[in-house]
Amino acid sequence: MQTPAALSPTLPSDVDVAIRVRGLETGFGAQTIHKDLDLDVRRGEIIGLVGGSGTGKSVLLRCIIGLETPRAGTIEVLGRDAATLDAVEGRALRRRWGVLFQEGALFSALTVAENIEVPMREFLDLPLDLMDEFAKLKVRMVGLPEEAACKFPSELSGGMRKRAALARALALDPLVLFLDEPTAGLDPIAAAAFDDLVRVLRDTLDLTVFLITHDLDTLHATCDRVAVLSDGLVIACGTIEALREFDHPWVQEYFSGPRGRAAVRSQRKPPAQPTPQPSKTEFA
Ligand SMILES: Nc1ncnc2c1ncn2[C@@H]1O[C@H](COP(=O)(O)OP(=O)(O)OP(=O)(O)O)[C@@H](O)[C@H]1O
Repeated sequence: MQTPAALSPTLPSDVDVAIRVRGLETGFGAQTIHKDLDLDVRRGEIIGLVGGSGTGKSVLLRCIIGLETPRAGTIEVLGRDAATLDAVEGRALRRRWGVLFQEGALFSALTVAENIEVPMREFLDLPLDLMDEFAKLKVRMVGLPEEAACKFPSELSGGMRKRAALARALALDPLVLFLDEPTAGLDPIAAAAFDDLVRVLRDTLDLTVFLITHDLDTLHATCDRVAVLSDGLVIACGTIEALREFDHPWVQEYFSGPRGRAAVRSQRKPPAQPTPQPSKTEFA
């Protein structure tokens, strides 16, 4: 099927990209997951990655952040290909992104502040009291009360845990934020509040956000463009409006089926409590 130019997964060479994937091939044993996959993510955009279950969304994310080794192809993040970097350069690059994994994955034996300090301990050499101060700033930044810093994950609601995990992903002031199913398991109000927070953070901190989700409301509420993964590659990437015009069975079913139409109709309302607007200087 021919992809229209407006839905090409690659962008013109003069566009400032944060992530560039070319000719990616991945697999496990006899199973091929991606084959000749290309994708560009513009600096400063929120891009959503969708696709049927098992199409390889998480594997793609894991390749981009270096947790899986591709069989072929190149991946550049912020203009650097981690595969060509030495250990010191690779570490410097890894510092520039934050990741919120599917399950949130906070350490249950650590408080929220201690969780946020884990990447600080790994990458920065800071005195403890300064790390505590930074951790509190991150807690406030994601709209949690400062008291949440000394709580354990089990003492928080699901929505608060997601925010705490987001605070940890932001610990090192990343340029790129990877979110894997960030609203999974949240009620619609908490999910809408989280969507709102992601947009506010992107706008405030000039982040590039790479977001995997099955949540159509999240796609509508947050994403500038959406990339569709099918048959091992990105078959289309563009605005939801443009994708709705794309004559592909899965894309049509996804965006123009009953749930897709409902998401358009019900565009989630912002939360009753406004999300705190973090200032850039607060996190400088
Ligand atoms: N470490 C691994 N070893 C072997 N197979 C794997 C591994 N990780 C993922 N896979 C396989 O790769 C395929 C893609 O998995 P992935 O988790 O990326 O799918 P997904 O699109 O994120 O799915 P979902 O939407 O259900 O989360 C699946 O068939 C999965 O079983």
